Amino acid sequence: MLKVAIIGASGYTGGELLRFLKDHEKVEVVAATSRQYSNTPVRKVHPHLQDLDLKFEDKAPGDIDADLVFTATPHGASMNIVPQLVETGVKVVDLSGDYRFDDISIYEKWYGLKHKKPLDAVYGLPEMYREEIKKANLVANPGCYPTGSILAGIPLVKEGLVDTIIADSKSGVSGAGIKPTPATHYPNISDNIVPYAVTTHRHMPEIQEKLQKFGNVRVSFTPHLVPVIRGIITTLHSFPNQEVTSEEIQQMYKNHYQDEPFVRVLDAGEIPRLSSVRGSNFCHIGCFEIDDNGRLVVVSAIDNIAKGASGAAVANMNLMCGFPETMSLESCGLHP
Ligand SMILES: NC(=O)C1=CN([C@@H]2O[C@H](COP(=O)(O)OP(=O)(O)OC[C@H]3O[C@@H](n4cnc5c(N)ncnc54)[C@H](OP(=O)(O)O)[C@@H]3O)[C@@H](O)[C@H]2O)C=CC1
Ligand SMILES: CC(=O)N[C@@H](CCC(=O)OP(=O)(O)O)C(=O)O
Repeated sequence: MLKVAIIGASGYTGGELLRFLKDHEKVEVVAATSRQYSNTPVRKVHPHLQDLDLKFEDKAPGDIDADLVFTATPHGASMNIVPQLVETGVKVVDLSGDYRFDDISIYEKWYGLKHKKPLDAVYGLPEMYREEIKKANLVANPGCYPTGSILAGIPLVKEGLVDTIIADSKSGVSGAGIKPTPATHYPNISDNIVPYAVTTHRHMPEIQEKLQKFGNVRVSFTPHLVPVIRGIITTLHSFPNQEVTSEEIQQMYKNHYQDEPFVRVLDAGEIPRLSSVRGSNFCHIGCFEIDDNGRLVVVSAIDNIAKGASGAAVANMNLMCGFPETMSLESCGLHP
């Protein structure tokens, strides 16, 4: 059995990692760390995990005996933890933004932080870097908004059909993590929709850096907080530089993603729904409508904590450790 530990296990992505790993045939979770809940049973914080016989421990990275560690910690914190783990030869999947950028100056500008220890990492989007992930010791798991936007954008950029993409995303509140804030306080978010970081969100440069691997493209990105718990809908607008039909675009997406285990391309005109992917590691991509001005609209749906974080992290672990990529991730969403 592969010995796995989770640092930051008391948070939302930590709980979701535990949910996915609970029934994984090849994995034993040997440690789940938390500073505030040390010695508390995991089920007291994650009440859906009643059968998990595990207590949180407040363990330093150096005291963890595992083959692979997930760091489900905030950006800025991961960079203090990951290097110690990597130095001891442990495989690491980091869920934060600390190791996602090729260009560290972009990270420092958009995160407003000085990076303490840049390391070589593979960007953990299997649809882009599956072969590299298989050989990696450190995988930087993608951000939630970037996962939905990049997957919706790749075929268009790769085929050279667009030079600008506008990603308009709506996220459930769990994307903001377990700690309450004024933005996530019930009277502020319930019955409301709130655009935020309208032109300044740190996921814009992540989306752009990764899409630019496929061709020259300029990205605009605006996130919105919506009163749902899980899920991200991304509406991607672009103006293709040649005349295309909805059906041709849909076929192009179908061809591109035909062998991908976690991407489902819907029929032209069919709109992806949050409920269809909730709790699952799937990304649904659909719509493909074109208006009279030549604007193409592609829509993607993911669960931010699953495909947007912990599901992707488990897929990355599977790839890094030679297990089938889909192991313990095959369940579909929860509609309605
Ligand atoms: N929520 C989401 O949808 C997504 C989140 N992510 C990223 O995943 C990471 C985790 O997110 P999420 O689970 O939502 O966050 P949460 O805030 O829910 O949980 C993070 C946990 O990390 C622990 N922690 C916080 N600071 C430190 C520190 N300095 N050292 C060690 N442990 C620390 C805390 O546990 P304790 O205080 O008990 O030690 C906390 O419960 C973040 O980097 C986030 O940006 C990525 C994609 C999607
Ligand atoms: C709804 C909400 O607040 N979402 C978070 C994104 C969570 C995430 O994936 O961010 P990282 O890049 O830090 O991992 C935000 O906008 O900050």
